Amino acid sequence: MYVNQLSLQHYRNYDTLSLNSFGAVNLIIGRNAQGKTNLLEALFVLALTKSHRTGKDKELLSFGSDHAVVEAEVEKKYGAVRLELRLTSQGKKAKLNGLEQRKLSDFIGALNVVMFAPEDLEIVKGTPGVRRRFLDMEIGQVQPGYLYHLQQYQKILVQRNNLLKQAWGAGPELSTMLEIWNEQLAEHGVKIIKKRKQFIRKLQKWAEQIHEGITGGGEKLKLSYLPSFGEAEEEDEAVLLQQFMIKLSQVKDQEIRRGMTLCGPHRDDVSFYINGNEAQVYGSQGQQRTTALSLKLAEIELIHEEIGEYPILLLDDVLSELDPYRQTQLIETFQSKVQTFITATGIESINASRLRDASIFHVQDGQVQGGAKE
Ligand SMILES: Nc1ncnc2c1ncn2[C@@H]1O[C@H](COP(=O)(O)OP(=O)(O)OP(=O)(O)O)[C@@H](O)[C@H]1O
Repeated sequence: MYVNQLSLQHYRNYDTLSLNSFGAVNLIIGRNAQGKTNLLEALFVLALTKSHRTGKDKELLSFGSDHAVVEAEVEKKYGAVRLELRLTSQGKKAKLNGLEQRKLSDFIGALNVVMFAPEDLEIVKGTPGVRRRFLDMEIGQVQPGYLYHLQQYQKILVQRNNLLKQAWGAGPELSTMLEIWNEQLAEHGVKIIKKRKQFIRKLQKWAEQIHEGITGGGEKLKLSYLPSFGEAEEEDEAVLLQQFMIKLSQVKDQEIRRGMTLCGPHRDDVSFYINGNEAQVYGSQGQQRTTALSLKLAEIELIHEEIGEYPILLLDDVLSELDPYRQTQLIETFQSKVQTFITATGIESINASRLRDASIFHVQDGQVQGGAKE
């Protein structure tokens, strides 16, 4: 897919902006704090209806504004699609080709993006919550049904936790209530677990190959799903359901004591191994960064495999962090098949000579100039 045109209204430090001279590679150049990331973020928000760097939509509205609009025309295999997302402090509304979508999950996936930003290092280094968010965002993008189960699961989890908090010393009616919640929790929970395991299995195939390429064959990357019950390889829904119910009955007393749900996909994690050693514990900063990069590049191939089209790639401030060999590997990987948006503080910090058909945009204080091919 290919973004032909992008307009912003009252989005962060952009009052109004309309750009339409995008190329296959787009370099967004500017000093710090001028609005480069904001531009990539707007594309990310249009794809996923959420920012990659804040959970608070209000922060996306320009200071003093009560709404923001992001619009784009995206060329896809079967024709052009117009996307519009309107954000207000009360909520958001999405339109596809002028038609308002009843559910945001019907809108997510019209534009697919893969973003690689400095904070992605946290996927390897950070807490399990960061890795679960990574899985949820990426799976949700290609399988909107996943988001439905995730939302239902989260709602049930809150209610079940509330019940557990009041449960200490309660009578037999508690067990009946808990059993009802258990069934609902497990019903949606196993769908999430199954999709995550499938995603990890498919991502592994691409990530291993890409990581080997980036490291000149020196490193073997392995991904492993760490479930809070059962075997990592088990993907059969009926088996997972049974295991989940058994685990819930095993931890019941402990859950009542602690007032929280102790097993399920909200407690799962993923581990990354380089040549058999856990990257989070033993990996150098460079190895962890390369692992995150391999995962992101693998995602590009996975999305292509799932939907038959390449997503757009957003590289925020990361090219200059890579050594020239890794930069070249990265550029060669996306060049000619993936439309790419790259931010940098200066053109000299990136290996621009490797880039073909690049459009250059200069950003200063929420104003954008350029778009000429160089
Ligand atoms: N809601 C908002 N309304 C208006 N301006 C905002 C809002 N949120 C952030 N900004 C402004 O946007 C600018 C930061 O933009 P951005 O994060 O895109 O920087 P950048 O050009 O990517 O810089 P760097 O190279 O440092 O990463 C800051 O000047 C900040 O004050």
